[in-house]
Amino acid sequence: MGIRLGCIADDFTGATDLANNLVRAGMRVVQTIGVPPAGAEQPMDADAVVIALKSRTIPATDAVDASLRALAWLRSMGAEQIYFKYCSTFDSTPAGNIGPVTEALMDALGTDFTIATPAFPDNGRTVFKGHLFVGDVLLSDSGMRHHPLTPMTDSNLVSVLGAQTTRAVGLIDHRVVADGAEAIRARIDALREDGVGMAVVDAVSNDDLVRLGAAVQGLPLVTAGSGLAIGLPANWDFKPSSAAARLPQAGGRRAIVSGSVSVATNRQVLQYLRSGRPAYSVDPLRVAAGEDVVGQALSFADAHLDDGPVLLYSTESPDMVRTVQGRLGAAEAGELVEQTLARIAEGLVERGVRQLVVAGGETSGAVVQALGITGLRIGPQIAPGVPWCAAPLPGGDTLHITLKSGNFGGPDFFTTSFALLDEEAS
Ligand SMILES: Nc1ncnc2c1ncn2[C@@H]1O[C@H](COP(=O)(O)OP(=O)(O)OP(=O)(O)O)[C@@H](O)[C@H]1O
Ligand SMILES: O=C(O)[C@@H](O)C(=O)CO
Repeated sequence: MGIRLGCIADDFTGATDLANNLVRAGMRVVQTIGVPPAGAEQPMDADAVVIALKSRTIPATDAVDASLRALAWLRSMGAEQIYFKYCSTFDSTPAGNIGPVTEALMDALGTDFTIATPAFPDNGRTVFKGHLFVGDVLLSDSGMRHHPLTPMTDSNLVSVLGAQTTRAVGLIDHRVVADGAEAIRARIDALREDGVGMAVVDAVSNDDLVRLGAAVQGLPLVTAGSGLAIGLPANWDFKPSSAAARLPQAGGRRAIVSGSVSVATNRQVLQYLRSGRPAYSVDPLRVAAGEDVVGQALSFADAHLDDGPVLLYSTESPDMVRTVQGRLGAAEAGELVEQTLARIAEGLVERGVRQLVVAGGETSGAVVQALGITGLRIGPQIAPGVPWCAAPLPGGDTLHITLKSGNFGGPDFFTTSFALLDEEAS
């Protein structure tokens, strides 16, 4: 039998976030890093496969190509429904990539309609009258307006998505969602008759997502943040479970690599610094000037790794990031920092780090690729949307790794994450 759900995630932290919600809803999930090579289509012991791409901020045509390759692979595995996962803050630019990728997937699947909802209430992302809220404020008033790669300055998702696609975009509002799956299906039929191809769906609670999940049973394609995963597995009779969340026992040294510049990560770094634990700041301007920052960071790690977790970070305030971008260019600065942190992560693993926290989606993509990781097993949840994972390293050892989305986790995330592994071991 093939897999039930085939998922395409546009970044690596987002992929583990989705896999985490599917596992908690009772599915057995395999997460792959990139599209598995041709010939790897043997039956899998999994109900869902999440393919992690790094396609959120690349040119739209490249994102479409990668997503279509992922789709072809998932279909060859028998996937009954496709889930395109993007960020709960709808990270994109007027050029995409959410609209173009969605359209290409619709064309390839021969479907004329899909839904779009980034809602993830457990992490404070809610959609009301088509407007996305982050906690108590509109998306455009949240820290996302300063995002280095995808600044979000419009909270009206119907217009944000409309700017990225040639299809008509509609809305399924909260009153319809509150009336249940039948009402949502009736609204979908009406929108379809009006020639609407994509509908933003309101959701302010997990109950809304459960109703929506039931309503979209049988749609070839759904597009969403990870929240919809709360409501979908029940369509195949899966029941919430914690059984799938056990990992092998963790060992080795501990480190944190943070290239996220989000508000939540800034708080986490600050809290870590205030606790007096060892931390090394990676300065992009020194890297650009040709200094051996990787070597210096690893010498710092050598001096401290035996005493507990070491933090290596480029995390800075929006003002500082803007200054760096002004000197180096936004994309160039991003790439430079990602590659620097990836090389630091490689050096840490060479030094025996086997428990690694990585903060930031783009950063996680660069780190996981540099470490040669091809798949992840999903373990226990540290914070909503962030599980520990286990990955086989090319040399045969197991690395415990968590990929933290920029805005997820409480201020003490960097310390509570390791405490959870200690608890699991006891
Ligand atoms: N000090 C810095 N100056 C300029 N750019 C930076 C700096 N630190 C990190 N960056 C870049 O900013 C980008 C941050 O993106 P990343 O996805 O890793 O984190 P995030 O956006 O906070 O998290 P998420 O995407 O999970 O919400 C990366 O490209 C990173 O290399
Ligand atoms: O949906 C989210 O917010 C996260 O999974 C994510 O994609 C951040 O990069």
